Amino acid sequence: MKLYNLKDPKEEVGFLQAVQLGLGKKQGLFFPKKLPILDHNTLDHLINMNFIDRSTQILSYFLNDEISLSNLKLIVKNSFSFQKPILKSITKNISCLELFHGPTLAFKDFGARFMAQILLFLNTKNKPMTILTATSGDTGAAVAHAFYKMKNIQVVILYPKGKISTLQEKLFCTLGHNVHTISINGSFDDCQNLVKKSFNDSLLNKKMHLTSANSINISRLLAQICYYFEAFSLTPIQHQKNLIISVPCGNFGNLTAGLLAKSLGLPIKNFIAATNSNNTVPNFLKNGVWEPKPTISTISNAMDISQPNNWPRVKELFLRKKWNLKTLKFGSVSEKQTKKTLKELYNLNYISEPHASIAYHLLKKKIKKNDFGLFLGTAHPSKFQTVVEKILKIDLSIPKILYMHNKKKILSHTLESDFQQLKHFLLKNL
Ligand SMILES: Cc1ncc(COP(=O)(O)O)c(C=O)c1O
Ligand SMILES: N[C@@H](CCOP(=O)(O)O)C(=O)O
Repeated sequence: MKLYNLKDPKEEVGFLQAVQLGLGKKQGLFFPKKLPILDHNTLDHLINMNFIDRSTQILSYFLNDEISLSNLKLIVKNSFSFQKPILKSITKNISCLELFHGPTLAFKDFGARFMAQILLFLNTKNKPMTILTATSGDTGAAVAHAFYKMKNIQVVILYPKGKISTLQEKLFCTLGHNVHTISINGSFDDCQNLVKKSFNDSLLNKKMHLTSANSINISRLLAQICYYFEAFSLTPIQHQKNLIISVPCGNFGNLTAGLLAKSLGLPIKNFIAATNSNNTVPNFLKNGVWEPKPTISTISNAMDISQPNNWPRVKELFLRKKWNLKTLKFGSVSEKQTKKTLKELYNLNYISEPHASIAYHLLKKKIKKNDFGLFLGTAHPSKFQTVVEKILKIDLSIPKILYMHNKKKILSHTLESDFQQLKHFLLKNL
Protein backbone atom coordinates (compact mmCIF):
# COMPACT_ATOMS: atom_id res chain seq x y z
CA MET A 1 0.00 0.00 0.00
CA LYS A 2 1.31 3.40 -0.93
CA LEU A 3 0.54 6.30 1.36
CA TYR A 4 0.98 10.03 0.90
CA ASN A 5 1.69 12.75 3.40
CA LEU A 6 -1.36 14.97 3.89
CA LYS A 7 0.85 18.02 4.41
CA ASP A 8 3.30 17.26 1.61
CA PRO A 9 1.57 14.92 -0.89
CA LYS A 10 4.77 14.47 -2.88
CA GLU A 11 6.13 12.40 0.02
CA GLU A 12 5.03 8.84 -0.67
CA VAL A 13 5.94 5.78 1.38
CA GLY A 14 4.99 2.12 1.62
CA PHE A 15 3.05 0.79 4.61
CA LEU A 16 6.02 -0.79 6.39
CA GLN A 17 7.96 2.44 6.03
CA ALA A 18 5.00 4.48 7.33
CA VAL A 19 4.79 2.27 10.41
CA GLN A 20 8.43 2.92 11.19
CA LEU A 21 8.26 6.65 10.48
CA GLY A 22 4.99 7.32 12.30
CA LEU A 23 4.71 10.83 10.87
CA GLY A 24 5.79 12.32 7.56
CA LYS A 25 7.58 15.58 6.80
CA LYS A 26 6.16 18.76 8.39
CA GLN A 27 4.46 16.44 10.94
CA GLY A 28 2.03 15.32 8.23
CA LEU A 29 -0.14 12.22 8.60
CA PHE A 30 0.09 9.39 6.10
CA PHE A 31 -3.05 8.50 4.16
CA PRO A 32 -3.67 5.57 1.72
CA LYS A 33 -3.31 6.45 -1.96
CA LYS A 34 -5.76 3.77 -3.04
CA LEU A 35 -8.94 3.10 -1.10
CA PRO A 36 -10.05 -0.45 -1.88
CA ILE A 37 -13.77 -1.00 -2.58
CA LEU A 38 -15.38 -4.40 -2.11
CA ASP A 39 -18.30 -5.66 -4.16
CA HIS A 40 -21.50 -7.09 -2.63
CA ASN A 41 -20.49 -10.73 -3.01
CA THR A 42 -17.13 -10.17 -1.36
CA LEU A 43 -18.80 -8.26 1.47
CA ASP A 44 -21.39 -11.00 2.01
CA HIS A 45 -18.64 -13.58 2.09
CA LEU A 46 -16.57 -11.52 4.55
CA ILE A 47 -19.46 -10.96 6.93
CA ASN A 48 -19.90 -14.71 7.30
CA MET A 49 -16.25 -15.39 8.10
CA ASN A 50 -14.80 -15.72 11.61
CA PHE A 51 -13.10 -12.70 13.16
CA ILE A 52 -9.48 -13.74 12.54
CA ASP A 53 -9.93 -14.93 8.94
CA ARG A 54 -12.08 -11.93 8.07
CA SER A 55 -9.63 -9.46 9.66
CA THR A 56 -6.74 -11.06 7.76
CA GLN A 57 -8.67 -10.73 4.53
CA ILE A 58 -9.61 -7.08 5.18
CA LEU A 59 -6.04 -6.11 6.04
CA SER A 60 -4.75 -7.95 2.99
CA TYR A 61 -6.70 -5.55 0.72
CA PHE A 62 -4.35 -2.85 1.99
CA LEU A 63 -1.17 -4.80 2.66
CA ASN A 64 -0.91 -7.68 0.17
CA ASP A 65 1.90 -5.98 -1.77
CA GLU A 66 4.13 -5.97 1.32
CA ILE A 67 3.04 -8.86 3.54
CA SER A 68 2.04 -12.32 2.29
CA LEU A 69 -1.36 -13.70 3.31
CA SER A 70 0.20 -16.43 5.45
CA ASN A 71 2.40 -13.93 7.34
CA LEU A 72 -0.52 -11.57 7.73
CA LYS A 73 -2.67 -14.35 9.15
CA LEU A 74 -0.02 -15.07 11.77
CA ILE A 75 0.30 -11.37 12.61
CA VAL A 76 -3.47 -11.02 13.00
CA LYS A 77 -3.75 -14.22 15.06
CA ASN A 78 -1.04 -13.05 17.45
CA SER A 79 -2.46 -9.53 17.63
CA PHE A 80 -6.11 -10.42 18.27
CA SER A 81 -5.43 -13.37 20.57
CA PHE A 82 -8.02 -12.29 23.12
CA GLN A 83 -11.78 -12.14 23.54
CA LYS A 84 -13.33 -10.66 20.40
CA PRO A 85 -15.90 -7.83 20.61
CA ILE A 86 -19.20 -8.63 22.33
CA LEU A 87 -22.61 -7.14 21.54
CA LYS A 88 -24.73 -6.35 24.62
CA SER A 89 -28.36 -5.48 24.09
CA ILE A 90 -29.45 -2.35 26.00
CA THR A 91 -32.89 -1.51 24.58
CA LYS A 92 -35.00 -2.84 21.71
CA ASN A 93 -33.00 -0.93 19.09
CA ILE A 94 -29.73 -0.08 20.86
CA SER A 95 -26.77 -2.30 21.75
CA CYS A 96 -23.27 -1.69 23.05
CA LEU A 97 -20.33 -3.12 21.14
CA GLU A 98 -17.93 -3.95 23.95
CA LEU A 99 -14.37 -3.61 22.72
CA PHE A 100 -12.71 -3.80 26.11
CA HIS A 101 -12.07 -7.48 26.69
CA GLY A 102 -8.40 -7.37 25.69
CA PRO A 103 -5.35 -7.52 27.95
CA THR A 104 -5.55 -3.87 29.03
CA LEU A 105 -9.33 -3.58 29.01
CA ALA A 106 -9.72 -0.96 26.26
CA PHE A 107 -10.28 -0.91 22.49
CA LYS A 108 -6.70 0.27 22.06
CA ASP A 109 -5.49 -3.33 22.43
CA PHE A 110 -6.50 -4.09 18.84
CA GLY A 111 -4.33 -1.40 17.26
CA ALA A 112 -1.42 -1.44 19.69
CA ARG A 113 -0.94 -5.21 19.48
CA PHE A 114 -1.21 -5.19 15.69
CA MET A 115 1.46 -2.50 15.48
CA ALA A 116 3.71 -4.47 17.84
CA GLN A 117 3.34 -7.59 15.70
CA ILE A 118 4.13 -5.62 12.54
CA LEU A 119 7.33 -4.29 14.10
CA LEU A 120 8.23 -7.78 15.27
CA PHE A 121 7.72 -9.01 11.71
CA LEU A 122 9.90 -6.17 10.42
CA ASN A 123 12.61 -6.34 12.98
CA THR A 124 14.63 -9.03 11.28
CA LYS A 125 17.71 -6.83 11.20
CA ASN A 126 17.62 -6.24 14.95
CA LYS A 127 17.28 -2.50 14.47
CA PRO A 128 16.68 -0.72 17.81
CA MET A 129 13.64 1.58 17.92
CA THR A 130 11.98 3.89 20.41
CA ILE A 131 8.22 4.08 20.52
CA LEU A 132 7.25 7.55 21.75
CA THR A 133 3.60 7.82 22.67
CA ALA A 134 1.23 10.25 24.36
CA THR A 135 -1.74 9.01 26.32
CA SER A 136 -4.82 10.38 27.98
CA GLY A 137 -5.25 7.08 29.77
CA ASP A 138 -5.78 4.00 27.62
CA THR A 139 -3.30 4.05 24.73
CA GLY A 140 -0.48 4.05 27.29
CA ALA A 141 -1.41 0.71 28.81
CA ALA A 142 -2.20 -0.95 25.49
CA VAL A 143 1.14 0.11 24.00
CA ALA A 144 3.15 -0.67 27.13
CA HIS A 145 1.74 -4.20 27.37
CA ALA A 146 1.95 -4.87 23.62
CA PHE A 147 5.68 -3.96 23.50
CA TYR A 148 6.67 -5.06 27.02
CA LYS A 149 10.10 -6.73 27.05
CA MET A 150 10.23 -6.76 23.25
CA LYS A 151 13.80 -7.05 22.02
CA ASN A 152 15.35 -3.85 20.60
CA ILE A 153 12.33 -1.75 21.51
CA GLN A 154 12.20 1.02 24.11
CA VAL A 155 8.82 2.50 24.94
CA VAL A 156 8.40 6.05 26.26
CA ILE A 157 4.93 7.15 27.34
CA LEU A 158 3.95 10.72 28.19
CA TYR A 159 0.74 11.44 30.08
CA PRO A 160 -0.87 14.46 31.74
CA LYS A 161 -0.01 14.41 35.44
CA GLY A 162 -3.04 13.91 37.70
CA LYS A 163 -5.42 13.80 34.74
CA ILE A 164 -5.86 10.07 34.17
CA SER A 165 -7.55 7.59 36.51
CA THR A 166 -5.48 5.89 39.20
CA LEU A 167 -6.03 2.43 37.76
CA GLN A 168 -5.22 3.57 34.23
CA GLU A 169 -1.93 4.97 35.55
CA LYS A 170 -1.11 1.84 37.53
CA LEU A 171 -1.64 -0.34 34.48
CA PHE A 172 1.28 1.10 32.51
CA CYS A 173 3.46 3.02 34.97
CA THR A 174 4.41 0.02 37.11
CA LEU A 175 5.96 -2.22 34.45
CA GLY A 176 9.56 -1.02 34.19
CA HIS A 177 12.02 -2.92 31.92
CA ASN A 178 11.72 -1.31 28.46
CA VAL A 179 8.68 0.82 29.43
CA HIS A 180 9.53 4.36 30.56
CA THR A 181 6.70 6.58 31.75
CA ILE A 182 6.77 10.35 32.18
CA SER A 183 3.98 12.41 33.71
CA ILE A 184 3.89 15.89 32.21
CA ASN A 185 2.67 18.97 34.01
CA GLY A 186 0.14 19.81 31.32
CA SER A 187 -2.68 18.38 29.22
CA PHE A 188 -2.81 15.44 26.79
CA ASP A 189 -2.53 17.97 23.96
CA ASP A 190 0.75 19.19 25.48
CA CYS A 191 1.99 15.58 25.56
CA GLN A 192 0.97 15.03 21.94
CA ASN A 193 2.76 18.23 20.90
CA LEU A 194 5.92 17.09 22.69
CA VAL A 195 5.77 13.82 20.74
CA LYS A 196 5.43 15.72 17.46
CA LYS A 197 8.30 18.08 18.32
CA SER A 198 10.50 15.08 19.08
CA PHE A 199 9.86 13.72 15.60
CA ASN A 200 11.10 17.01 14.17
CA ASP A 201 14.36 16.84 16.12
CA SER A 202 17.13 15.33 14.02
CA LEU A 203 19.41 14.46 16.96
CA LEU A 204 16.66 12.58 18.82
CA ASN A 205 15.67 10.79 15.65
CA LYS A 206 19.21 9.83 14.77
CA LYS A 207 19.99 8.50 18.23
CA MET A 208 16.69 6.87 19.08
CA HIS A 209 14.95 5.89 15.80
CA LEU A 210 11.63 7.25 16.93
CA THR A 211 8.20 6.09 15.90
CA SER A 212 4.79 6.68 17.43
CA ALA A 213 2.23 4.16 18.61
CA ASN A 214 -0.51 6.77 18.76
CA SER A 215 -3.17 6.73 16.10
CA ILE A 216 -0.78 8.97 14.17
CA ASN A 217 0.58 5.58 13.15
CA ILE A 218 -1.47 4.18 10.27
CA SER A 219 -1.05 0.58 11.49
CA ARG A 220 -3.22 1.38 14.53
CA LEU A 221 -6.10 2.54 12.35
CA LEU A 222 -6.00 -0.34 9.89
CA ALA A 223 -6.34 -2.83 12.75
CA GLN A 224 -9.31 -0.92 14.15
CA ILE A 225 -11.22 -1.26 10.84
CA CYS A 226 -11.62 -4.97 11.60
CA TYR A 227 -13.98 -4.64 14.55
CA TYR A 228 -16.44 -2.50 12.56
CA PHE A 229 -16.93 -5.51 10.29
CA GLU A 230 -17.43 -7.63 13.39
CA ALA A 231 -19.99 -5.10 14.64
CA PHE A 232 -21.89 -5.44 11.38
CA SER A 233 -21.70 -9.20 11.46
CA LEU A 234 -23.03 -9.31 15.05
CA THR A 235 -25.95 -7.00 14.22
CA PRO A 236 -29.22 -8.92 13.67
CA ILE A 237 -29.63 -9.32 9.92
CA GLN A 238 -32.96 -7.45 9.76
CA HIS A 239 -31.25 -4.34 11.22
CA GLN A 240 -28.04 -4.35 9.19
CA LYS A 241 -29.29 -1.94 6.55
CA ASN A 242 -30.21 0.72 9.11
CA LEU A 243 -27.12 0.64 11.27
CA ILE A 244 -25.96 3.81 13.07
CA ILE A 245 -22.74 3.72 15.10
CA SER A 246 -22.01 6.24 17.83
CA VAL A 247 -18.31 6.63 18.55
CA PRO A 248 -16.93 8.30 21.69
CA CYS A 249 -14.24 10.55 20.21
CA GLY A 250 -11.02 12.06 21.54
CA ASN A 251 -8.20 11.86 19.02
CA PHE A 252 -10.70 10.68 16.36
CA GLY A 253 -8.72 7.55 15.44
CA ASN A 254 -11.63 5.25 16.18
CA LEU A 255 -14.03 7.25 14.01
CA THR A 256 -11.45 7.37 11.19
CA ALA A 257 -11.20 3.56 11.30
CA GLY A 258 -15.00 3.27 11.15
CA LEU A 259 -15.15 5.61 8.17
CA LEU A 260 -12.42 3.58 6.44
CA ALA A 261 -14.57 0.47 6.99
CA LYS A 262 -17.47 2.31 5.34
CA SER A 263 -15.21 3.39 2.48
CA LEU A 264 -14.45 -0.28 1.81
CA GLY A 265 -18.17 -0.73 1.23
CA LEU A 266 -19.42 -1.78 4.68
CA PRO A 267 -22.97 -0.37 4.59
CA ILE A 268 -23.03 1.62 7.82
CA LYS A 269 -25.83 4.16 7.41
CA ASN A 270 -24.36 6.81 9.65
CA PHE A 271 -21.79 7.63 12.30
CA ILE A 272 -22.13 9.88 15.30
CA ALA A 273 -18.98 11.68 16.47
CA ALA A 274 -19.58 12.02 20.21
CA THR A 275 -17.33 14.23 22.32
CA ASN A 276 -17.30 15.54 25.87
CA SER A 277 -16.96 19.28 26.56
CA ASN A 278 -13.74 19.30 24.52
CA ASN A 279 -15.79 20.19 21.49
CA THR A 280 -13.40 21.42 18.78
CA VAL A 281 -14.92 19.11 16.15
CA PRO A 282 -18.62 19.63 17.03
CA ASN A 283 -18.01 23.40 16.88
CA PHE A 284 -16.22 23.03 13.54
CA LEU A 285 -19.06 20.97 12.11
CA LYS A 286 -21.57 23.51 13.38
CA ASN A 287 -19.94 26.75 12.27
CA GLY A 288 -16.95 25.82 10.09
CA VAL A 289 -14.41 27.39 12.46
CA TRP A 290 -11.48 25.32 13.73
CA GLU A 291 -10.75 26.82 17.11
CA PRO A 292 -9.20 24.47 19.70
CA LYS A 293 -9.68 25.84 23.20
CA PRO A 294 -7.63 24.96 26.29
CA THR A 295 -8.32 21.33 27.24
CA ILE A 296 -10.99 20.85 29.90
CA SER A 297 -10.62 18.02 32.46
CA THR A 298 -13.68 15.77 32.58
CA ILE A 299 -14.71 12.40 34.01
CA SER A 300 -14.30 10.96 30.47
CA ASN A 301 -10.62 11.82 30.79
CA ALA A 302 -9.40 9.72 27.86
CA MET A 303 -11.39 12.05 25.58
CA ASP A 304 -9.96 15.25 27.04
CA ILE A 305 -8.38 16.31 23.77
CA SER A 306 -8.89 19.66 22.11
CA GLN A 307 -6.59 19.20 19.09
CA PRO A 308 -7.79 15.87 17.69
CA ASN A 309 -4.99 14.47 15.67
CA ASN A 310 -6.93 12.47 13.10
CA TRP A 311 -9.29 15.17 11.93
CA PRO A 312 -7.23 15.86 8.75
CA ARG A 313 -7.67 12.17 7.85
CA VAL A 314 -11.45 12.39 8.35
CA LYS A 315 -11.61 15.47 6.13
CA GLU A 316 -9.45 13.84 3.45
CA LEU A 317 -11.61 10.71 3.43
CA PHE A 318 -14.82 12.72 2.97
CA LEU A 319 -13.13 14.63 0.15
CA ARG A 320 -11.79 11.52 -1.57
CA LYS A 321 -15.10 9.65 -1.30
CA LYS A 322 -17.11 12.75 -2.26
CA TRP A 323 -19.14 12.32 0.93
CA ASN A 324 -20.77 15.40 2.40
CA LEU A 325 -19.38 16.30 5.84
CA LYS A 326 -22.89 17.50 6.71
CA THR A 327 -24.00 13.84 6.83
CA LEU A 328 -21.70 13.17 9.78
CA LYS A 329 -23.75 13.41 12.96
CA PHE A 330 -22.11 14.89 16.01
CA GLY A 331 -22.60 16.27 19.49
CA SER A 332 -20.86 17.29 22.68
CA VAL A 333 -22.09 16.08 26.07
CA SER A 334 -21.78 17.93 29.39
CA GLU A 335 -20.50 16.42 32.65
CA LYS A 336 -23.95 16.64 34.20
CA GLN A 337 -25.54 14.79 31.29
CA THR A 338 -22.76 12.15 31.27
CA LYS A 339 -23.43 11.33 34.93
CA LYS A 340 -27.19 11.26 34.35
CA THR A 341 -26.73 8.89 31.40
CA LEU A 342 -24.47 6.57 33.38
CA LYS A 343 -27.29 6.26 35.93
CA GLU A 344 -29.84 5.77 33.17
CA LEU A 345 -27.81 2.88 31.73
CA TYR A 346 -27.49 1.40 35.20
CA ASN A 347 -31.29 1.49 35.52
CA LEU A 348 -31.37 -0.47 32.27
CA ASN A 349 -29.21 -3.09 34.02
CA TYR A 350 -26.00 -2.07 32.32
CA ILE A 351 -22.88 -0.87 34.11
CA SER A 352 -21.02 1.44 31.78
CA GLU A 353 -18.47 4.23 32.19
CA PRO A 354 -18.35 7.91 31.16
CA HIS A 355 -16.89 7.55 27.63
CA ALA A 356 -19.45 5.04 26.37
CA SER A 357 -22.24 6.91 28.19
CA ILE A 358 -21.51 9.97 26.05
CA ALA A 359 -21.87 7.89 22.89
CA TYR A 360 -25.08 6.29 24.20
CA HIS A 361 -26.64 9.64 25.06
CA LEU A 362 -26.12 11.06 21.56
CA LEU A 363 -27.23 7.83 19.93
CA LYS A 364 -30.49 7.88 21.87
CA LYS A 365 -31.00 11.50 20.89
CA LYS A 366 -30.33 11.03 17.18
CA ILE A 367 -31.64 7.55 16.38
CA LYS A 368 -34.69 7.40 14.06
CA LYS A 369 -37.67 5.02 14.25
CA ASN A 370 -36.37 2.27 11.95
CA ASP A 371 -32.69 2.60 12.82
CA PHE A 372 -30.63 0.18 14.85
CA GLY A 373 -27.93 1.82 16.94
CA LEU A 374 -24.63 0.65 18.33
CA PHE A 375 -22.50 2.67 20.71
CA LEU A 376 -18.92 1.63 21.26
CA GLY A 377 -17.90 0.42 24.71
CA THR A 378 -14.31 1.59 24.56
CA ALA A 379 -13.05 0.78 28.05
CA HIS A 380 -13.96 -1.47 30.95
CA PRO A 381 -15.95 0.41 33.64
CA SER A 382 -13.52 -0.70 36.35
CA LYS A 383 -10.74 1.43 34.81
CA PHE A 384 -12.78 4.36 36.12
CA GLN A 385 -13.63 2.67 39.41
CA THR A 386 -13.71 5.77 41.63
CA VAL A 387 -15.92 7.82 39.32
CA VAL A 388 -18.31 4.97 38.45
CA GLU A 389 -18.70 3.82 42.08
CA LYS A 390 -19.34 7.38 43.23
CA ILE A 391 -21.99 8.12 40.60
CA LEU A 392 -23.77 4.76 40.77
CA LYS A 393 -23.25 4.25 44.51
CA ILE A 394 -22.14 0.66 43.97
CA ASP A 395 -19.02 -1.44 44.51
CA LEU A 396 -17.39 -2.58 41.29
CA SER A 397 -15.56 -5.85 41.03
CA ILE A 398 -12.08 -5.30 39.65
CA PRO A 399 -10.54 -7.63 37.04
CA LYS A 400 -7.39 -9.42 38.13
CA ILE A 401 -5.04 -7.43 35.88
CA LEU A 402 -6.07 -4.13 37.50
CA TYR A 403 -5.99 -5.63 40.98
CA MET A 404 -2.42 -6.92 40.45
CA HIS A 405 -1.09 -3.68 38.99
CA ASN A 406 -2.79 -1.59 41.65
CA LYS A 407 -0.53 -3.18 44.27
CA LYS A 408 2.63 -2.07 42.45
CA LYS A 409 4.61 1.13 42.77
CA ILE A 410 4.40 3.86 40.11
CA LEU A 411 7.79 4.27 38.43
CA SER A 412 7.12 7.48 36.47
CA HIS A 413 9.30 10.58 36.26
CA THR A 414 7.71 14.00 36.11
CA LEU A 415 8.67 16.76 33.66
CA GLU A 416 7.36 20.17 32.69
CA SER A 417 5.66 20.53 29.34
CA ASP A 418 8.94 21.66 27.82
CA PHE A 419 10.57 20.08 24.79
CA GLN A 420 14.16 20.83 25.83
CA GLN A 421 13.56 19.15 29.20
CA LEU A 422 12.15 16.09 27.49
CA LYS A 423 14.97 15.95 24.97
CA HIS A 424 17.58 16.16 27.72
CA PHE A 425 15.80 13.43 29.69
CA LEU A 426 15.59 11.09 26.71
CA LEU A 427 19.19 11.54 25.66
CA LYS A 428 20.41 11.02 29.23
CA ASN A 429 18.24 8.10 30.30
CA LEU A 430 17.59 5.92 27.28
C1 LIG B 1 -12.11 4.90 26.72
C2 LIG B 1 -11.89 5.74 25.52
N1 LIG B 1 -12.94 6.11 24.80
C3 LIG B 1 -12.80 6.89 23.71
C4 LIG B 1 -11.56 7.34 23.31
C5 LIG B 1 -11.47 8.20 22.09
O1 LIG B 1 -10.96 7.47 21.01
P1 LIG B 1 -10.22 8.18 19.80
O2 LIG B 1 -9.01 8.84 20.37
O3 LIG B 1 -9.89 7.10 18.87
O4 LIG B 1 -11.17 9.19 19.27
C6 LIG B 1 -10.43 6.98 24.04
C7 LIG B 1 -9.07 7.41 23.68
O5 LIG B 1 -8.71 7.69 22.63
C8 LIG B 1 -10.59 6.14 25.15
O6 LIG B 1 -9.55 5.72 25.85
N1 LIG C 1 -7.58 8.54 24.35
C1 LIG C 1 -6.28 8.18 23.96
C2 LIG C 1 -5.51 9.36 23.44
C3 LIG C 1 -4.51 8.95 22.42
O1 LIG C 1 -5.19 8.49 21.30
P1 LIG C 1 -4.51 7.66 20.16
O2 LIG C 1 -5.61 6.82 19.62
O3 LIG C 1 -3.99 8.63 19.20
O4 LIG C 1 -3.41 6.83 20.74
C4 LIG C 1 -5.61 7.48 25.14
O5 LIG C 1 -6.31 6.78 25.83
O6 LIG C 1 -4.44 7.62 25.36
